[in-house]
Amino acid sequence: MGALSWDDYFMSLAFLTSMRSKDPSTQVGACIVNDRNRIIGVGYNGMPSNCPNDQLPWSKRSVEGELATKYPYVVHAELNAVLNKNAESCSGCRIYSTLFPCNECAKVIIQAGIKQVIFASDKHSDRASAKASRRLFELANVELRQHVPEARRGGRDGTQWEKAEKQ
Ligand SMILES: O=c1[nH]c(=O)n([C@H]2C[C@H](O)[C@@H](COP(=O)(O)O)O2)cc1CO
Ligand SMILES: [Zn+2]
Repeated sequence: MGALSWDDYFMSLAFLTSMRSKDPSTQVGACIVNDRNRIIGVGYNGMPSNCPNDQLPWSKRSVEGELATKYPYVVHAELNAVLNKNAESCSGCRIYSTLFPCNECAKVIIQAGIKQVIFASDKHSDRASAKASRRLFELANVELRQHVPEARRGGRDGTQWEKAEKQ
């Protein structure tokens, strides 16, 4: 078996990072890489630091309304990856994300100077947030590419991607 490609390696790292997430329905991981293939930052979706996790909800919906769901509180994986960066800047970098970024993450990605987005799952493509983010990326000339694991081209066991697509 040959060496892992950079794309498979960084997307695998994004999946590994996603496994730190406590979201019971969608674990997301992201990894920012520079043009020398050095890792600049990683992140996953989680509640903000210093907020006791057991005091915030993980539900998708609630009879009590939106404030009783995770959506107003959770920090997205891509935002965490940018905030956690260990380099001066993300300018000219690419980001690997296990899920296509929403519009709020698209704004952060564009403002951080990231030039390429490589994603695995596109399961929320029908949501307005995904449509808005496509529009922003197009206008800002950020390149989008869905990751096709080497396994799909024959060879490796790509079970983690199959799992992500089913999520
Ligand atoms: O860009 C993203 N990055 C990210 O981390 N997420 C997180 C927020 C939520 O915890 C989860 C989405 O939840 P759900 O699929 O249950 O609606 O994924 C969601 C998006 C966009 O959908
Ligand atoms: Zn987002």
